[in-house]
Amino acid sequence: MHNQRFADYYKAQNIVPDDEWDQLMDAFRRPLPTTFRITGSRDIAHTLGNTIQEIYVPTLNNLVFEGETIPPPTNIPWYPDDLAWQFNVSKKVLRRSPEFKKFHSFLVHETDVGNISRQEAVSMLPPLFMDVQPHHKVIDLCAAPGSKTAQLLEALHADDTSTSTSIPPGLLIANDSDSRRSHLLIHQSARLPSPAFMVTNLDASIYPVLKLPSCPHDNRRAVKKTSSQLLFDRILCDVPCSGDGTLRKNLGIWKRWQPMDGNGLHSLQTRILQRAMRMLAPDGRIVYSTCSLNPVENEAVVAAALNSNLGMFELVDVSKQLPELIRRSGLTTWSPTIDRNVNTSFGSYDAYIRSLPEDKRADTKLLETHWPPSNTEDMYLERCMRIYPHLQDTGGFFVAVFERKASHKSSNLAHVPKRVAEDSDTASHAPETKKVRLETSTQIEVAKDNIAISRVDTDTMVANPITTDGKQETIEQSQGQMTETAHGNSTLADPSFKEMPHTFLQPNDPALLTCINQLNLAPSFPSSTVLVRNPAGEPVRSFYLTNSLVKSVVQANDYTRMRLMASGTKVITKQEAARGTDAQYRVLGEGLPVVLPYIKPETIMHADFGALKVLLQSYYPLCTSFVEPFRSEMEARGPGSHVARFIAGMSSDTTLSRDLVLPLWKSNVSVSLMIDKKAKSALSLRLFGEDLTVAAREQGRKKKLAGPGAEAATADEPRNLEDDRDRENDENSVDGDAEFHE
Ligand SMILES: C[S@@+](CC[C@H](N)C(=O)[O-])C[C@H]1O[C@@H](n2cnc3c(N)ncnc32)[C@H](O)[C@@H]1O
Repeated sequence: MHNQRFADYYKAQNIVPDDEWDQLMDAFRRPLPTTFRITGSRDIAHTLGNTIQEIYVPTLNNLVFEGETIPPPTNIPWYPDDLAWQFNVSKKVLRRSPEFKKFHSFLVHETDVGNISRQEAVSMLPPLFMDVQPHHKVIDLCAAPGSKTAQLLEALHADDTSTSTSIPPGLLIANDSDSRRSHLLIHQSARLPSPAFMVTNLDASIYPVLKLPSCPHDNRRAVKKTSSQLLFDRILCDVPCSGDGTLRKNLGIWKRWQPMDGNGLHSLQTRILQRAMRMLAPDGRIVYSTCSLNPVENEAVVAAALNSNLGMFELVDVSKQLPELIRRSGLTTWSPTIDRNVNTSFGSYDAYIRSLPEDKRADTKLLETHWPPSNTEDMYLERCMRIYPHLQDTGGFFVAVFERKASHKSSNLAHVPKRVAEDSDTASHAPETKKVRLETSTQIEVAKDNIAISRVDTDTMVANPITTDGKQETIEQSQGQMTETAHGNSTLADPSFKEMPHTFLQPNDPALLTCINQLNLAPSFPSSTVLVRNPAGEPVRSFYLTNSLVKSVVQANDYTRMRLMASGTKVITKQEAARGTDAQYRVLGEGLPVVLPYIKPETIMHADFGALKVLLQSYYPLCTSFVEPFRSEMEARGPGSHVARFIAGMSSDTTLSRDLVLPLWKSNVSVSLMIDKKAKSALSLRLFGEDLTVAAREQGRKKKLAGPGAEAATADEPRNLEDDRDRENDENSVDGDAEFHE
């Protein structure tokens, strides 16, 4: 494992002192520990953390395997509340040690149901520096496959309890320019269903201005008739990068790495960060991160973005945050290479340009911003964080945190003199002005559709929140447009976008009223924020729930221009009934925590562990299989959707530390637990120490029939972690967070 160019390039950058170089390279050659994070609301997370600490760690402590002492899993010291873990054992140990096999099986099942996320330790860092609160408007600009999005969503949902999801007042937009990967975001987020969540599929460097009605809930005519730009309190730019910080697990990088990789990404990275700066609320915060060591993708991007908004933003000193995290300061000088041979001899862009024949100068792909600017000392680049593998046995990573300077915080930039905006846009340091112009023209295009553009000049469009004074657009007109948008505008901004529109139902929609009645939902159920996914707004099958802010954003913006893939979370579905009988609505398993606070308490049945065991052990147990009083209660209920609360406590074979609320479906004589197979297995394993489910028994039977050779293919067997890594390399982000198994 050696790449001479890598060594030459990074030695030239002085990323570590000479006497640390060998330690750095040795660390890069060692396998990366397996790391994971306990997800979900604090309550569940702590229960699971205790299970690991009190049940698994003692069995893995002082483990000797083939004469060697195996280290047990340990907490990642800097991660808050002991919710992140790491262990470093070989495949052989994982396969053959019964104790580790059991631990791995537990991890696989909990990952399947979303309680655990396998994530590289360093990849957990950026969200921790964002300090997201439930009321924040947050955007994750390069979000797929979504491990950091999940952390942001958890922070937005800090008020959730173990059984019910809060409806935070803020929102999180997860965006990715790759549509296949955007679908991953929807899939991932199903693990933490949120009415405050949206997914878009856009190029972050030209992310359009999103409009927000100033008074979304007030329809009075007298209310000020304005609309404003949606500005974000927190923005994550976890940009595409060369990914050489992931060398420890993406072993192919050793062979393919070449020094120009980062040069080619610098411009896109800078434009994404610049775009984020334009979208930031006055008191907001941006976190910029890469899993690359290359200063051209890191400090050079930070410097270029600061210079293109001269004097408006500053790097935040976060050295006191996460005190146990060992980090190095950002570089204040670096030497870009001009070719594959690691020629870093040009001290400045000017010197490089002068070295080229005159007729070749226009062809160069290198920009002035690849080099350190002359004003680096004013930027405090040392406030950026560099994480190296030898410091605490992780991958390599880079994080920078930005806020507006105090002098630019108090207003919404409306007071920024126009001259400053012009200067900053045309600053000599700005990379690729052609692309910046593209950004501007896109925004104007958005504005043309949304507001009267004639009186908005390009500078204010870019730098300021959009406002109209009502003379040119009345609130009724604006709402007219919203309704049209919500019901599938015939003049779509991007007709090539094939996703279904997001159409809000009227609270008195007959189907919605039937559903509320059938499910016995309280009057407080937020029926005004229920949407369906079809152009006509027909309540055909599934109901999604959003919060009011998401509703405002959906209604105020053309969904095709936003390339809006998802908004809110699916909570209820219609179960077609036999001819002549009414369709039945049922709460989805993943939607139950969201709907639970609105289900009238008297509707919820109380049940015990015995009933739960029966429900896990067969698909459709007869009502007569249960003991009293659950049996009579179940028999007395009509067919359809029901909810059972399994009360915390102890039985002879298990302990439930917190109440568990689960959806049931009753047909005439039998009952079924309405959660998927994987969730059932995880629950069974967590509660009863073994997988009692039908699926597991069937799998066991098949395994027996197939003979001993088939063993390795069963779901409960520890997978080959090498295979996991291969998959990560192929499918996931360059910083490669992944499942424990496929
Ligand atoms: C480093 S990965 C992000 C990893 C992600 N934040 C996570 O933690 O799971 C970079 C992502 O940026 C996306 N991307 C690339 N160019 C983009 C662009 N111009 N706009 C938005 N996303 C982009 C890629 O598809 C990729 O998913």
